[in-house]
Amino acid sequence: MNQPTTIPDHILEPQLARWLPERRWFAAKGNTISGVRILLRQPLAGVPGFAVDHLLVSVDFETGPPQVYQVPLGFRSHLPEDLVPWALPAPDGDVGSEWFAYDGLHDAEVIDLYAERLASPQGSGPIRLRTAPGSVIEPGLKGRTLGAEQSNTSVVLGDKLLMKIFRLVTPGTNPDVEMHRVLGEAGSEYVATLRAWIESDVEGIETTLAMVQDFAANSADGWTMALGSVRDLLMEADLRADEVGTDFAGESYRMGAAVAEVHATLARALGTVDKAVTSTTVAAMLRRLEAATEVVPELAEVAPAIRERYAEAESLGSITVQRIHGDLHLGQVLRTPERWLLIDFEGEPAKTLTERREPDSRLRDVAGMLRSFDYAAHHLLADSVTEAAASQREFRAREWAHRNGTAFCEGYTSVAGDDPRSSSVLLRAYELDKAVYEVVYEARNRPRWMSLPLGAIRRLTS
Ligand SMILES: Nc1ncnc2c1ncn2[C@@H]1O[C@H](COP(=O)(O)OP(=O)(O)O)[C@@H](O)[C@H]1O
Ligand SMILES: O=P(O)(O)O[C@H]1O[C@H](CO)[C@@H](O[C@H]2O[C@H](CO)[C@@H](O)[C@H](O)[C@H]2O)[C@H](O)[C@H]1O
Repeated sequence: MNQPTTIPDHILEPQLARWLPERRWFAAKGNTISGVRILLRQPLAGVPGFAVDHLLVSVDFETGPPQVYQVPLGFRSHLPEDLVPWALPAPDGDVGSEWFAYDGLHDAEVIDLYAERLASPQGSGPIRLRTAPGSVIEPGLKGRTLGAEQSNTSVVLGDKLLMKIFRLVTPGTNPDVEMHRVLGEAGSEYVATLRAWIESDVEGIETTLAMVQDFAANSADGWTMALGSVRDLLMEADLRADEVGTDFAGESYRMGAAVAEVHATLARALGTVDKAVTSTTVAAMLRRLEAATEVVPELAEVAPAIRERYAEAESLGSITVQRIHGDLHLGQVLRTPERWLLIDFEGEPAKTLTERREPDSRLRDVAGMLRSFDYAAHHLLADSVTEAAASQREFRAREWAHRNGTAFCEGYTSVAGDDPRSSSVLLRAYELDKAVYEVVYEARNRPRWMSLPLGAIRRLTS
């Protein structure tokens, strides 16, 4: 065991227990922490007044299984103002510590250390760097952490590479690395090139901690672009979606084609299989609905109508499944000057690794994107001033979502041959399943937005 030169484990652990639940990437919101144990504490630097330790911590809960989180921590004897928002709370009681601990991924000096390690990997140690064949990581790249804290934390290095540090660590290979490798090796143009990944043993299993891929400079994510279009539309509610300056349908069409290309490449590389729709698909949807209703009681009112839709899907018999993206939405596509790229193949963070790696219908991804068009269209409506204005804006929002969903499906069909809308019963079941997931996601992360998926469930079941 390495002897910490800064805050000892037994003092740091309760500090982490109070700090973790407030992190955007903490996936167990709503669960009460009963204890935090440091599993790995790997020192990366230590000079007077400044130290960096890479931590893996196991978090125990009053109910439910423990989780492992990755926390690169910086320690400073004087904390600069810009790091204050990232600081851990002070230790319990008067322990006389001279150190402030903080999230190291928001400190340029700490990021430099990680960049250095990537460019000159050490041969041994508990944390291992794997470089993709033919990839060389150049030294001296300066890093910046991406503003939006999401499920994980991403750092741009020299505007050339993007290093994503997984926060919730599930023992095993992360599907993001796995899928980027498969698609890259198959020559897909629709994903960023994987350059390296970092592993360690967690619970005796080789586990992905981080991945490094090419950074798509000059790109914009689909969510930001779509919102620009919706904002213009809602400003002038008398104009139709095809009449405003920033009509998005052309982009939605190209996005649909890109998703179909990725699906086709995955099917060629990893195969497809037919399975009964009842055995796992609908059963899993029902289980999820039940669990979600316990978290968000408002779902009880719409649950019978949702079950009816699932029963219709169950009568379909057999469906074709394959590896898919698994958590596709507008925030998971990037528009480069050349094309749409799909990012973040990690799957839904709330699922187990086994569930995320399970083959599923391509329609799950299509449904994810349709839900996202619905989100983009509706989330700006919250502060409509009058009822009349609200209903006109609601009409325009639905029109926008329909126009872009249609264009997406047409683009998809142009590559796949099959139109996803011709499997409307299954598609709707997937849309509902996603909306149920979203209700729980929003309840835990953005309660103000819970009405978005709840409204969609009402529309999809009416
Ligand atoms: N290859 C890339 N090039 C440029 N930006 C990227 C790339 N991959 C991801 N991003 C940006 O980083 C953000 C986080 O990436 P993502 O993989 O979605 O992380 P998370 O798992 O935290 O949701 C995305 O919203 C996107 O804007
Ligand atoms: O962090 P991830 O990208 O893995 O995905 C999670 O967070 C998403 C929100 O950032 C969430 O997506 C939901 O909100 C989006 C708008 O912010 C919307 O476009 C999506 O349709 C909606 O599902 C995603 O579900 C969650 O897994």
